[in-house]
Amino acid sequence: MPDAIVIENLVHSYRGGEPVLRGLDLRIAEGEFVGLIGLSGAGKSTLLRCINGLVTPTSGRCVVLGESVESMPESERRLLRRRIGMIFQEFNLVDRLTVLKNVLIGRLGYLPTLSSCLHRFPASDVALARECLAQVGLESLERRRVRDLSGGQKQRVAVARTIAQGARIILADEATANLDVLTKDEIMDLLQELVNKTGATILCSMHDIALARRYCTRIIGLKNGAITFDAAPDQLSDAAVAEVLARPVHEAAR
Ligand SMILES: Nc1ncnc2c1ncn2[C@@H]1O[C@H](COP(=O)(O)OP(=O)(O)OP(=O)(O)O)[C@@H](O)[C@H]1O
Repeated sequence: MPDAIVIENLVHSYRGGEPVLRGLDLRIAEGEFVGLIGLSGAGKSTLLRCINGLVTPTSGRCVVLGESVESMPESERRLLRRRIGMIFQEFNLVDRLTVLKNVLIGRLGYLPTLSSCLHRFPASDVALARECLAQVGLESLERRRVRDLSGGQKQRVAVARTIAQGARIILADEATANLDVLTKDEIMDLLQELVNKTGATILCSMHDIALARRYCTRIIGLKNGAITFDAAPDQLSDAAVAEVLARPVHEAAR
């Protein structure tokens, strides 16, 4: 499979502080379902943000779908972001808008500027958004305002928006953290189905090791800004988990 994401010697420090990412090298092929595990503060969100160009790394580079993110102008980054779906722990939806409108937001990047500003979507986009809602089992709620949904339903809307967007890469940042055990499984099932159906690539930061073991085809452990584990889930022994999740020595001493 061709590479979806290539990361070369990626280093990032916020405002000249200690590096949060310390020279990461990583290749992720199209269609992989990768779980990114690590302690809080290990750098998982920062890595995801470098990949979609929201954070510009201090040095090194991210090549996403064949394009080098750091060297492209913001206008091109916006085009690239059309092909990168983001799913967040806090859902990142527009609460006052309806379910259907939130899914249509996934199409905004494809509209001419004026239509985009006015949220004027062609009928084909509306039909597509309805299909995406059906895929996540929410077709009966299209007129409901997002603020009136449960957490699991909100995350389904976020997945539907990503499908409507036609994302080739999905970056999920703790997407199941706020959900109960059954709902976590439902969201992971939807993501797995998406990978199987469309060949999309998923990179998913997560604290739930059991969930990562069950759904991911590959697990990457990040510790203090460096990759310390990278293998198939059946290689992730309890000892390997303990090693990835051990506090770095300088912090443990505090
Ligand atoms: N905008 C920012 N400005 C300054 N420091 C930041 C910023 N964002 C993150 N950091 C710091 O960078 C480090 C890595 O944070 P990051 O959010 O990438 O970790 P994480 O592994 O995603 O953690 P979590 O599992 O809690 O989400 C932390 O020490 C954090 O405080």
